[in-house]
Amino acid sequence: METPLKDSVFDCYVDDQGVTPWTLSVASGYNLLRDPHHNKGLAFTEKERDAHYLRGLLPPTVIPQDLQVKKLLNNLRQYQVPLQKYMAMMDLQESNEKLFYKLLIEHVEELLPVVYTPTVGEACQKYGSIVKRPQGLYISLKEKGKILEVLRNWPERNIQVIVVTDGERILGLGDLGCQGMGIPVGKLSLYTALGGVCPSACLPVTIDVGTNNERMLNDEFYIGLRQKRATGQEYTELVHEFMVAVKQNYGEKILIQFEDFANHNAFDLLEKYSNTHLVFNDDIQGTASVVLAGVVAALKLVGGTLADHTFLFLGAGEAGTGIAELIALEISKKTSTALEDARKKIWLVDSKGLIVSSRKESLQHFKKPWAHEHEPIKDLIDAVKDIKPTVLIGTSGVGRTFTKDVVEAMAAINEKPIILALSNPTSQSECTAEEAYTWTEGRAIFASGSPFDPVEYEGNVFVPGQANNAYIFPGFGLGLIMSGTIRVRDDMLLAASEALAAQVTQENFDKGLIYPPFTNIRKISANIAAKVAAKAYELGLATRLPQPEDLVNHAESCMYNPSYQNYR
Ligand SMILES: NC(=O)C1=CN([C@@H]2O[C@H](COP(=O)(O)OP(=O)(O)OC[C@H]3O[C@@H](n4cnc5c(N)ncnc54)[C@H](OP(=O)(O)O)[C@@H]3O)[C@@H](O)[C@H]2O)C=CC1
Ligand SMILES: CC(=O)C(=O)O
Ligand SMILES: [Mg+2]
Repeated sequence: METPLKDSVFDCYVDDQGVTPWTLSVASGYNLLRDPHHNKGLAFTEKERDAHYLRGLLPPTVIPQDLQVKKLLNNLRQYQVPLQKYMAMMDLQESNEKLFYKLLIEHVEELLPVVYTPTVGEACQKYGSIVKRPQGLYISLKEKGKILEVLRNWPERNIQVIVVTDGERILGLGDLGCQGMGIPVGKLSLYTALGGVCPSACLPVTIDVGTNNERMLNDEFYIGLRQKRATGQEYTELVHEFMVAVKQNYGEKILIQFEDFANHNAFDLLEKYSNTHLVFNDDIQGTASVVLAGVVAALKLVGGTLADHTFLFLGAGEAGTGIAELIALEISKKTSTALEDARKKIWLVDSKGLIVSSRKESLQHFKKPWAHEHEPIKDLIDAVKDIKPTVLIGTSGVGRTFTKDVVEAMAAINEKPIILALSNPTSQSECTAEEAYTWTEGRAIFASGSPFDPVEYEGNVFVPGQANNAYIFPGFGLGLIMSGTIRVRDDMLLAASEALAAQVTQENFDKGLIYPPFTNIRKISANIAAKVAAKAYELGLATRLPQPEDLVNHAESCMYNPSYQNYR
């Protein structure tokens, strides 16, 4: 066998001494085609092919970006398996960023379920097997003491938003450890596609402190630390080092979005850092804002004010108590009643039954405000019959928990029951759209966390909405970033919620929808961003001065444009 030459010109000859990896700083020729930020594939013009040493590296045809989009969409539609579509989209993101975003933006309704829930859930479960090139930044216990250096390894300097997870509660799929990375990657691609934040300003991060998921630990392709989760001081110190390093490296105005942490850490982290950092927990706060918007919009269909309604949640964790608290805050503001009184119209059921005062001592702190005076009730169906809610919200992470009995009981109590099955992905949805419409004889106002197709029932077509925080966080984040806001406040969540509810048109209502379609999401995000920024200026928390006169226009003008640029 031939021994590779020590000083070979061919990089593929590797010897034991190691080599220094280096690249050109100005991409041209072959490197340009492999640089995802600048690659245009067959769309490079004749002039660009001459100027950038591309002659011969591409076949002779030159095609416009629109035709590339059409071709890719045709290709994607050939795949029967959603995960194949996901992998094709990730390949595209890694090879031609602008084309990825143009495709996603122009076909958002079709592709959101591919890059986001439900497919991203399956992608995380199989992440170790499917990912070809690592995306995002991995910070594990091995990096303790070196997190600032790790941040500096990231190639982009002007980071404005970080989505970080520790992988312990990935959608309703539980602890997926390091493979939770699919979530920050997916959320940040929505920051760009839906909210117009520049991709180079986005940093996905996974903090790996181990996993308690035996399946992951025994999977030979698992990519994370093979150990049980670190907890207590070891956990707190690593996260703290990360939080300090982030601010040191990127400054006061860096937005950190916590995503899919387990509730035993999520509430504490949010509280701990909300007065020192620009932090936001999407599962607690973004979800709250989107659900409040949907319920407020639904009032147009069912009548009454928010305070006239009675809410029952299945699931009293981050999403459930987060939503409950924002609804109570809105009721208290609108009716000038005390928050404690506003909370009395809201009930929550957890895995042990209805949350009532006799359970107070043993409840986690975030559940205590919801421990109202009432006899204990074990089952959801009995809680529905007793509490008689007008709005039923599923945030349990457990599929098929809105059984026929439960949905029929809602239909017996209400002319138009509002039923929101928020748990993701589709397998964990509390009920399907078809079940909701069929079991209520077409009377339900239904939305779900993951998308369902329209349902035909007795000759009528019902279009279910998607109650997902994806409506809020991209525009919310854009509003914070464009105004240089330094802290998040509840009033900003209320402003975002109001902005979203205001985007639901009569045409949407006529179809029974309580959310506008995602097709118009960039316009929706611009409106949300404007309202959030306006609130930040009003509260004196915005640092980008002077305040632009037309904030909607300003938001739109800040948005990332996925069309190719001409190269000199
Ligand atoms: N649509 C959207 O935009 C969003 C959807 N979600 C989804 O919501 C779900 C929950 O997320 P999150 O709140 O963060 O999770 P948490 O783990 O914080 O909360 C889950 C809650 O559900 C309760 N629960 C679990 N099993 C049952 C059961 N069989 N019956 C009754 N209650 C049960 C738990 O009870 P106990 O406390 O007793 O353990 C807990 O209170 C996930 O599927 C997630 O994907 C989350 C955020 C946004
Ligand atoms: C949508 C989302 O954030 C979740 O399911 O966790
Ligand atoms: Mg989440």
